[in-house]
Amino acid sequence: MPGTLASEYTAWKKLQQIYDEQHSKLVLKDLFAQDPDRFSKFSKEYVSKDDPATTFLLDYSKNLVTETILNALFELVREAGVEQERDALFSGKHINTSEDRAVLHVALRNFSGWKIPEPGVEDVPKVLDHIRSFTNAVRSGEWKGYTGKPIKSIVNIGIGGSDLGPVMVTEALKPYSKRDLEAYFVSNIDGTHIAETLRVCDPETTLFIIASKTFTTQETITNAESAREWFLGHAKDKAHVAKHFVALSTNTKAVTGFGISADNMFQFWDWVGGRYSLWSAIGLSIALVIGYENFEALLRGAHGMDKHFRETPLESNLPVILAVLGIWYNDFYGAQTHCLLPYDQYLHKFADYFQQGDMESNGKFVTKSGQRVNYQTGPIIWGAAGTNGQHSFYQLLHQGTKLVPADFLAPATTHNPIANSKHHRILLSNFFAQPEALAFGKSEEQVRAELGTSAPEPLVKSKVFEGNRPSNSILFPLLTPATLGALIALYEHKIFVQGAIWGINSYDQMGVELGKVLAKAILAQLEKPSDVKGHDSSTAGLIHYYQKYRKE
Ligand SMILES: O=P(O)(O)OC[C@H]1O[C@@](O)(CO)[C@@H](O)[C@@H]1O
Repeated sequence: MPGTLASEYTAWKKLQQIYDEQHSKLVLKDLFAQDPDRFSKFSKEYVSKDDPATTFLLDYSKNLVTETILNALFELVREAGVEQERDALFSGKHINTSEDRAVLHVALRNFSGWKIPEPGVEDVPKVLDHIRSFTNAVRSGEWKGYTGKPIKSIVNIGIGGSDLGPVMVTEALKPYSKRDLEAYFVSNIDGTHIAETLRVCDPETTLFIIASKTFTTQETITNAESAREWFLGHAKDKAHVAKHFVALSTNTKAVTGFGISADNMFQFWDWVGGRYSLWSAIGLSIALVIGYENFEALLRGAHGMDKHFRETPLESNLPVILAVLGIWYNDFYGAQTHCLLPYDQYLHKFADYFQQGDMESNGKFVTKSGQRVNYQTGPIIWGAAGTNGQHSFYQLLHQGTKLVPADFLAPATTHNPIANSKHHRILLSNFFAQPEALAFGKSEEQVRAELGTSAPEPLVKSKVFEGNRPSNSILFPLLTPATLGALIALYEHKIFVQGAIWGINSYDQMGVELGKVLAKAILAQLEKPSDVKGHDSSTAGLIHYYQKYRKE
C-alpha cells in the first residue's frame, strides 16, 4: 500500500508473532512425519494454458511453513495491495514512479493482444518482424559482409541487462543453436575482453551488435568504438560499417551519431527495464543463435507464465508462493541470501542473470514514498550449476551457521543422453539427494551408530547434520525455449511481488550512478600525482601506487 512500511501491516505483525512463537518448533522431519500428504499439499504443477508441453513441478514442501503460516503470508500479499499493483503493471500504469515510466516487459511477449495504452506498445510486432527478417537473412547467408561472405560470428557488445540475458539464454538453449554461427559477448571495459574476442574474429565475416538501452554506457560505447576501429583497420571504407554493425537501443540520435544507420537499429522503449529486456531487441543475439522461431517460443513460454501470474488466485500462484517463502526467510528468519542451484550445465549462467534481475530490482533501502525501511529488502542472490556447487560451497549450506534458502532446478531428461543417460541419472540423484540432506540431516544417534561407541566426541559432533534447511525444487521435462521463458518470467514476477510488499520501486537503479560519477572524475586524475585531488587518503594512496607502477 503506498506510504505504508511493510512492518506496519497487520499481517506482518501477525507473522512476526507466529515466528516468535513457533519458529523453534518448526522441524521439517516432524512436519513430514505428522502429515503424509505434505508433498501433495505443498507442491503445484504448472501447465501452460497455451502449450501443455510447457510444464514443470514446483515442490515447496521442504519449507519451514505450515498452512497457517502460508495463509498469513498470503494475507500480507493482500494487505500490501500486490493484486492492485499487479493490475497496474499489466495495464501500463507508470509504477516506476521515480522515472515516471511504465514497466512493460510483459508487453514484449503479449500474444493475447492485451490492450496496453502506452506509446510504443503498438510497435512491438514491427520490431519482432524486423528481428525475424534480419535473423533469417543472417542465418541463411543472404546477409553478406563487405567482401561478399556470409556472417560466421556475432559479437554482442553490451553490459548488465544488455549482456546477461543474451548470455544466459544462448547458453541455456545451446541445443537449439546454429552450430556454425559463433556468438561472443563482450561486456567488460577491461580491454582484455574485446582484445581476446577480436583475436578469434574475421572482420569479413563478423557482425557487431551494439546493445545499449541508453547508448551512453561508457563500457559499451568504448568497446564499440574499439570494435569499429579494428574493423575499419581491415575494411578501410566507412561504407562497410553498415554491413557489420547493428544497434539495439531506445536512443536513435545516439545510434546514428555513432555511425550506425537507423535502418540497422532495432528499437525498444523506456518502459523496458534493462534487466527485463532480453524479450526486446536486446534479444537479437538470442534470435540469431537459436533462430527466430525458438526466440518466439521463448517469448510465448514467458507469456504463459504472465497469464498464470495475472489470473491465478494467490494461494496457487507460483510467483506469489516463491515470493512469500522468500520474505518469510528474508524478513523473519533473517536469511541474508538466496541460492539458485540449477542441476543443468546449460543453466550455468542462471544465477548470474538473476543477480542483476533480483539485486538491481530489490537492493533498495527507501520506499516509493521516500521512507527508509526498517526491515530487510532484496536478498543476495548467488549460486552455481549442480553438481559443481557441491564441491565448492555445499559444506556451508549443510553445516554452516547461516540459513541459506535454496532453489533446485533440473530437467527430467537431458539433451545429451550419453552413456545411456548414466550421467543424467547421476546428476539427478544428486538433485534429489541434496534437498533431502538439507531438510532432514543426520542425527547424532545416526552418527554414533555409524562410528561406534569409541568414536571421539568431537568427531561425532563434526559429522552431525542438523538439517531443517529449507529448499524449493523445480523439475521440468526438458529445457526448451518455452520452459526457459516460463521459468524466467516466474522469477521476474516473484521479484515484482517481493518489491511490492516491501513498498520499494523495483524498476529504477539509482544505486549504480554514484560509482560511475566518481570514476569519471578519477579517470581525469590518473596521469600524474599532482592531478590527484579531493579524495580520502586511501583513494589517493591507491592512485599514487598505481601511478608508480603503471606502464601504459
Ligand atoms: O543497456 P544500457 O543502457 O547500456 O545499460 C546497461 C546496464 O547499466 C545499468 O547498470 C544501468 O546503468 C543496468 O541497469 C543496465 O542493464
